[in-house]
Amino acid sequence: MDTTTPLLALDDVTVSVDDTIVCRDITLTVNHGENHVLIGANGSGKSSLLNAIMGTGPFQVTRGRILLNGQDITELSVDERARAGLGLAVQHPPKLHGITVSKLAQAIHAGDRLPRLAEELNLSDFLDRDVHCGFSGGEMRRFEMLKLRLQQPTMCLLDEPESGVDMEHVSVVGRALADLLQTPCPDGTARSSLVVTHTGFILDHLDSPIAHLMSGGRLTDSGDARDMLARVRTDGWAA
Ligand SMILES: Nc1ncnc2c1ncn2[C@@H]1O[C@H](COP(=O)(O)OP(=O)(O)OP(=O)(O)O)[C@@H](O)[C@H]1O
Repeated sequence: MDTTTPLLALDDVTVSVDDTIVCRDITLTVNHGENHVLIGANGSGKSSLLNAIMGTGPFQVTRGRILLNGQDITELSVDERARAGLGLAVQHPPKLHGITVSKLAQAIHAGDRLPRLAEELNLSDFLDRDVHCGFSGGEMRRFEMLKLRLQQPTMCLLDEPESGVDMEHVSVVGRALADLLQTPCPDGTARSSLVVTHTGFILDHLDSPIAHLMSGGRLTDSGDARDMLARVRTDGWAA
């Protein structure tokens, strides 16, 4: 595997829902082993961008290209993107009536890893429950993290993984993400992440995170994540 090619590259990407542009002119490179976070005000386009990368929801890439390991994935289906190494922990997951956690784990070839990983995320009692049916907000976030742990994507996308999660479980989710990111891929290459965060709690579990500020659908600034969050906390989004 050529690790000099970026793992994920967004090349001048514009994303639309029907006729409305929700992200524009996005150019972003995530190299192997790098951790990036997206921050920005409500409605600035963070979730739309993650969904457009994964190919989920009504989000259409109407200009530009998305490359994974140098392969143009812009027109691929969600399944094909998942097989190519992308995974997304979504913010508003659908309820999967009739599909239990165990069944879903089997479908993604989790083998015998489910009990240990479910225990790690305090979800051992959820194995026979239908996915996301009746789950609390924090339980949904923990399940989305479990899904990523089982799926083991090379490029991990997470939309507000700590949102609505209690203080103790934020650490549990954070450690699970750190474990996943620190486990090399079967070909020996390092995994990478792109994480939407409002609180910044997840930064404690990411190595050298780089932040990108979204505003009005555009990326308007990039830099050290801790510095940028500290600046925004003091001076607001216009900082
Ligand atoms: N399905 C949709 N139909 C129409 N507009 C949409 C749709 N999904 C998102 N939008 C609009 O796109 C814009 C960006 O939304 P998005 O959810 O990406 O923002 P966000 O930065 O993730 O916000 P938050 O921090 O509140 O989660 C918003 O103005 C939103 O109303």
